[in-house]
Amino acid sequence: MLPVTLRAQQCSERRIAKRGNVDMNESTSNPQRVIVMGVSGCGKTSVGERLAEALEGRFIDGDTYHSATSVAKMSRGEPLNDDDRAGWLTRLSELVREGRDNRETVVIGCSALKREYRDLLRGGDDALCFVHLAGTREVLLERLKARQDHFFKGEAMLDSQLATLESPGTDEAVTVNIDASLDDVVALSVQGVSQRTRHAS
Ligand SMILES: Nc1ncnc2c1ncn2[C@@H]1O[C@H](COP(=O)(O)OP(=O)(O)OP(=O)(O)O)[C@@H](O)[C@H]1O
Ligand SMILES: O=C(O)[C@H](O)[C@@H](O)[C@H](O)[C@H](O)CO
Repeated sequence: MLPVTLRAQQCSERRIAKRGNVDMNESTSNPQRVIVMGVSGCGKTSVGERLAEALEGRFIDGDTYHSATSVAKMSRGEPLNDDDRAGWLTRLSELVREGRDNRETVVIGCSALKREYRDLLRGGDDALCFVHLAGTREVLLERLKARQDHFFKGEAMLDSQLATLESPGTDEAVTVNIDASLDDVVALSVQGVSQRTRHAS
């Protein structure tokens, strides 16, 4: 049996294998809260799940916290507005806070389109790290069209989200271009989060 301190140290070392052509040998020793953000179809769920795995944390799909009214609205192809998103963002910021208080690594997929939404989420943890998955309308539409069985409907909703999006600058987020393989997008996200965490500490 290893001494407790040594076991704890080993647990906190996150060794990540090389994936695609990006070296993922990053190690992060502190639990952290991460939001994977961007418009519909950018890959929040696909990338978020893999990022959480790489950081040895838990993934939460923010979409599962929308109210039934919001889901029904989106199913009819109607975009959400600030009022529709307010309660949802508050709930997600509570999950961020719980993760911080429990010293847990939590990765949440959430569109977080406006700065004021991100401010609300940061209320749960001022060290909250955002990874913005950014892509052209063309790539996004291609991905949405290829996807089945999802409540998101139509180009109009994508256009509304693109119009609403206030792209975060480097002060707020790590931005990763989604026009690459999933492996590479995940690897760049891991690298971005690790670098940001190192700079913040
Ligand atoms: N880098 C990638 N290369 C190819 N396909 C991808 C990539 N990333 C995601 N996809 C695919 O694109 C589609 C959209 O991804 P995903 O559902 O993860 O997006 P999302 O941001 O969670 O969407 P939403 O906000 O609408 O729930 C999925 O079918 C997914 O498999
Ligand atoms: O802020 C929003 O308008 C919503 O979060 C959307 O991004 C949905 O979750 C997504 O469109 C589902 O596909």
